[in-house]
Amino acid sequence: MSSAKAISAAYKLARDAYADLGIDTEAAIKRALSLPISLHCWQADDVRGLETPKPGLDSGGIMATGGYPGRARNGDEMRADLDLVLNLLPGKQRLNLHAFYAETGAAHVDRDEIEPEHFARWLAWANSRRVGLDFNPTYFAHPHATSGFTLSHPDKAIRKFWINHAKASRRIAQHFAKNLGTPCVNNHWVPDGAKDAPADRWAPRARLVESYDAIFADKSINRKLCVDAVEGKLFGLGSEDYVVGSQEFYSSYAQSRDLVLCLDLGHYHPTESVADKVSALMQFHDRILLHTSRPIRWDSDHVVILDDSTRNLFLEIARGNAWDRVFVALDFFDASINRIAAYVIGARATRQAILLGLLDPSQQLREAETAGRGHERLALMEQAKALPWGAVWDELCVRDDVPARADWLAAVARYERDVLAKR
Ligand SMILES: C[C@H](O)[C@H](O)[C@@H](O)C(=O)CO
Ligand SMILES: [Mn+2]
Repeated sequence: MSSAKAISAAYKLARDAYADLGIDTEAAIKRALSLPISLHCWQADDVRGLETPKPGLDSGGIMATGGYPGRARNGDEMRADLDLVLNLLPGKQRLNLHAFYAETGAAHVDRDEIEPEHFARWLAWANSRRVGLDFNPTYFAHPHATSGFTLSHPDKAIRKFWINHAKASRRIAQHFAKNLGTPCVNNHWVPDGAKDAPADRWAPRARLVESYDAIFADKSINRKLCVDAVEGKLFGLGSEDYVVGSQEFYSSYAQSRDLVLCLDLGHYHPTESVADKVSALMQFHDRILLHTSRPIRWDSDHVVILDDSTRNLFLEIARGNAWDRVFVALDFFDASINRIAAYVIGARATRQAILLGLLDPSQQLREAETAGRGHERLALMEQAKALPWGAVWDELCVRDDVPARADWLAAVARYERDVLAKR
């Protein structure tokens, strides 16, 4: 166990080291704790959903791999797991629900008919834990998604089904926002695309625009309560050649319709830098939603770690002082390791990257660059990596009354023995 005394002593040294560079660690800790991170509910059950009957994930788009024991099998188990996760994380969290986590009991309620009442148990849980809710229509794992097309489907009736699902999702998001007193980000991602070169890349994109326009035309939705976001990608499982909702599609669509654009760290070519995109896109987009994820060779949704792409992403947010213009959400699903630990590792790494952004000596770097001292800029950037940020992080954990360092592992081991192993 790490002693609070040792952490405090190390923090004082770190605080002084940062102060020498004009960085206020107290302010950084405060801000890093206050930025909400939306925890994705789907890590708890390997993206299976709670519908009656269970849909399975065979319609393409995404997939969790691995068979580690202890997967949550129902809403109560998911919420119990999330309770432990919340206890082990510093800072403010939200919960990000997908529509197919509706709890409808024995009744089958199709996606176009879901209502706020089907999420009553999630809402009660969020209320009692004082966490905000975010939402996502689920356009995958459904018989109407097996062809690889949903909102851009050539069949009008199938498009209509998904349009109605999206409209229902917006009503539910608005209901959450009203009840919890905090806006609900409702993120739209469709798996639409083709495995191999389609003859017509135009018509599905035209249909996707038409479908979204029908969805967002619903004037009963207050856009301040239901904050719609749209998420593109370069390729997916079963859409290796053609993704209808590509980056260019959604960037233009979001900007022209005043929606939030979602950037997922796993959705680009491995050599593309999402961090670099931020300052370009945010010249035109007011707000963006960031999905932290970790692609290994492809969109593999590995657990987020403090790697260069996560660090650089939040460095860019810091350097552009864009903290008030971003929503942060996790998006990974690894079924090969303890799922509670997966949450804790990924959420902590994301918040560590936020803290690192806040501890960046941005001003000195800019001054050196402006003065033409490129060598000094580079040297300071390198030096910043060696600053004692870990001591600031430990202090942040102590202040928020959660285990510092890897001390949380003991609670995960206990829960695995007492709860997960019995599932
Ligand atoms: C389950 C999520 O909606 C999904 O992961 C989406 O955000 C995505 O990134 C799909 O590749
Ligand atoms: Mn995503």
